Amino acid sequence: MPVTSNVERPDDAPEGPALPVNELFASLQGEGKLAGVPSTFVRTSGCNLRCWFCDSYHTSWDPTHAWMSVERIVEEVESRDPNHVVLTGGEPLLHDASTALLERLAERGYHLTVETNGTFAPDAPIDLASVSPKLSTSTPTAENAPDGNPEEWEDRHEERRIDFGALTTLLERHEVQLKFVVTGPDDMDEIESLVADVRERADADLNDEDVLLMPEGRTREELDATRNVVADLAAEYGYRYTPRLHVDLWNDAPET
Ligand SMILES: C[S@@+](CC[C@H](N)C(=O)[O-])C[C@H]1O[C@@H](n2cnc3c(N)ncnc32)[C@H](O)[C@@H]1O
Ligand SMILES: Nc1nc2[nH]cc(C(=O)O)c2c(=O)[nH]1
Ligand code: SF4
Ligand SMILES: [Mg+2]
Repeated sequence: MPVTSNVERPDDAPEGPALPVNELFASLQGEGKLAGVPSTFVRTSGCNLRCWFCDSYHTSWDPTHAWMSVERIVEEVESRDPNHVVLTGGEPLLHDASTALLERLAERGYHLTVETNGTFAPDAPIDLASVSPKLSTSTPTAENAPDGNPEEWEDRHEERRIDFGALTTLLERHEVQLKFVVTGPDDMDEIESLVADVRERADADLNDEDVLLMPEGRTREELDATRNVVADLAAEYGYRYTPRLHVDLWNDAPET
């Protein structure tokens, strides 16, 4: 496992490829161009970043999980109905075993979405790379970070959050949606400049309708403050708006 992970593999982890799994459940895809599609979610634990607003605190700031073999994860997926699978985290692509999992699921014909922060680009079968590059407004500070170690993580997060090599590789290899978490109008200059930089560096097209603006908010109440502002920005700039359907429907309940 890369040194960037904060989740060490214990001695009693299952034999062979295995992943630290925080939760595994069936729901509706709540975000992006496949919003509303029944999907099985596999959420790995461990992240190389520390967004202050992370809605999956127990995979990043305070990781909790049980190690599961890739084989067992496939069995759990097969025991549920959806033929779409969403691999998320934490940051799923920091684990080498995510590639093994994706290969096994691809052999069985599942549609595979990977939710990633775009700082890793392994050679893996991915039908939709749902890439959420992190803006400067995601960086943890002493004022906004949950407990943890904001001083240490502020610098690390800032150094790691944009990796143009990984972003362009993802775009060149896979169907991509770039899904920005937007806190308000001040984020737009940074989004425009990031999109322009990616377009300049990549040997693949990035259409405006594959650039998604998603309101920041872990709860319905928080989204009440951002939803309309971000929808108006999407209309103004010609990008796609994505709701957070699962938050609107089930608020911040686990396994939704
Ligand atoms: C928990 S992350 C896991 C995948 C990967 N680490 C990433 O950040 O893309 C899943 C998705 O939730 C988004 N997200 C996390 N916290 C959020 C928040 N407070 N408001 C809106 N989106 C959030 C991320 O940007 C990402 O698109
Ligand atoms: N319903 C639902 N849809 C989602 N799409 C991306 C999610 C994620 O956490 O990556 C997510 C999630 O946590 N729940
Ligand atoms: S990159 Fe994703 S999992 Fe990691 S802290 Fe940010 S939102 Fe959470
Ligand atoms: Mg989520």
